[in-house]
Amino acid sequence: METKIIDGKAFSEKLVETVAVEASKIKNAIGRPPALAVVLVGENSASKVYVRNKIERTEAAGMRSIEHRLDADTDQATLLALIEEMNNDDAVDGILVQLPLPDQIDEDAVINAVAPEKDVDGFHVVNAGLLATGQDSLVPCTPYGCLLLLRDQLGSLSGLNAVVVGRSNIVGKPMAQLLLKESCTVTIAHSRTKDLKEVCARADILVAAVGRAEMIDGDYVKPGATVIDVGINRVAAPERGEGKFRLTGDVDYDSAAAKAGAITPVPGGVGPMTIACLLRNTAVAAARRFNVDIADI
Ligand SMILES: Nc1nc(=O)c2c([nH]1)NC[C@@H]1CN(c3ccc(C(=O)N[C@@H](CCC(=O)O)C(=O)O)cc3)C=[N+]21
Repeated sequence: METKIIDGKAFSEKLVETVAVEASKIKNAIGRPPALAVVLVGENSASKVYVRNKIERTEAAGMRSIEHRLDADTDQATLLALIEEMNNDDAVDGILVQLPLPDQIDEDAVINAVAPEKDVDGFHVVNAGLLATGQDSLVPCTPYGCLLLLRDQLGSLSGLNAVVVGRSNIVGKPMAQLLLKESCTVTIAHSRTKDLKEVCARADILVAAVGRAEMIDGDYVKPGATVIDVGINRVAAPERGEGKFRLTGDVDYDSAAAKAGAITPVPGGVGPMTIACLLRNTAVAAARRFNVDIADI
């Protein structure tokens, strides 16, 4: 059987178009487009790609993009003061503080300082709790993007065995909550899981979010399974020349694709969906704050 390569880039472009339609409804209702603020503390190469793509896409969706760049040695009080200012600024609908933060800053304190209704990452304890109890919340972008791809690929997910490898607050845990809500039988596996290969090889849906380049190979994949690769790792690519890098996932693509029914590539899979869902969340946050009726997106 032919393996379907799930085109997250194409799907994300359609989603951004849908978001743009809703963003223009919001603009008509409140007199300005939805606005998304991103805070960067220090520089790292992964964030550069992310922020560049985010700015481009936000504008493509007809929304306003705001960037705050702070020095790597910024103290926590300064960052919290900026967040407070944006919480109180009616012209800001979504706030994203890029992670990881430098060591002098307590990440949980920062995440929980963002007003939950502007928390477009969905990381605030209130949004995590709302998701876990099945109430309306802002849902973390990467897991939501994965869910949209899975629904598009499989239709109903009800009753399927889903294994999420990785237990982070950013991906693993919210991904498991979303799959549970779809009536999957969900296992959260991680680096200490006994017989990880066998556990994974029972999965109809396998989500890899371990943060280890190409760890999940074909031996972990049940024939015909749908494999979602959340990893984005930069690895050396000497075949491209000295000092060159390439992006690769947590899945060993060739061996996994040989067994999977469908699989997301890296790049061009989950990554672009994350950004599209960030825009989606910004539109949803703006609509909820100002009571504008928009379509379910
Ligand atoms: N608070 C917070 N929220 C985040 O969502 C967050 C974060 N911090 N810190 C950094 C990571 C990283 N991240 C990416 C999202 C999309 C691509 C993406 O679009 N990748 C393209 C590759 C693009 C290219 O190579 O040009 C792809 O996979 O096809 C990459 C990385 C979000 N993050």
